[in-house]
Amino acid sequence: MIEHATPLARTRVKICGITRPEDVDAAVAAGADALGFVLWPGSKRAIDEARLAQLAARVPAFVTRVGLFVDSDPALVARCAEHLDLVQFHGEETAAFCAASPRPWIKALRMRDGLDLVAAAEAYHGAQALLLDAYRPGVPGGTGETFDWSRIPASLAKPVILAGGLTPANVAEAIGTVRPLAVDVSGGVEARFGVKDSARLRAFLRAVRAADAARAGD
Ligand SMILES: O=C(O)c1ccccc1NCC(=O)[C@H](O)[C@H](O)COP(=O)(O)O
Repeated sequence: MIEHATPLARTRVKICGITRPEDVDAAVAAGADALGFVLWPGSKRAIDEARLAQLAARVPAFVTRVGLFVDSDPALVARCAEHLDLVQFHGEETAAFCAASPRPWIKALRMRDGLDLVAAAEAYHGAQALLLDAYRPGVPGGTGETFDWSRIPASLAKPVILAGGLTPANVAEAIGTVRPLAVDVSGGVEARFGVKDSARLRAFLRAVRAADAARAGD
């Protein structure tokens, strides 16, 4: 369980892999704090710049628009940044590369064997948070797989966004075990790749709120 300098009022929720206007609306209506747009063309959830502009314009104030990149050309990041509040680097980007981001940024780390999270948190000291995701060789993200949450140290220099295989059924346990700043989900709230399911979105948000309520009663 992570120690936070400031007690968290509630767990933030990021819904990733949004590709359709109706899914922007459904995620916002369900109570999402952040929406993720995949700008890496290799993903089955990828959108292009024109689509990003269209979707980002639908997002109301106080919901964070996150653009996800995998070892992308900085020129693409810069063009997309006009429509984004936060950049998510989900590849093998160095700390120096991330530091040149045109927007505040988070770094995704895939939990491969031997990853030293304490060292990574120091290396990526400019990050707003670390997004911890499952590791599957050759697949940069969106695997739908969990990892061993007990590998996350209690004390880390950066807030944690927990990702990887979260669903309405397991997110409460994940929050109780890790107590992250935020949880991130893609496949667990989908009907199929890139198409969110509004009932699953609502169920996911309900499960997060129930976990927060249980924690407040601790
Ligand atoms: O979602 C993708 O297709 C993707 C592709 C390449 C890099 C990252 C990708 N997704 C990143 C996310 O933030 C996902 O929400 C995260 O990997 C968790 O996905 P899931 O296990 O499906 O909930």
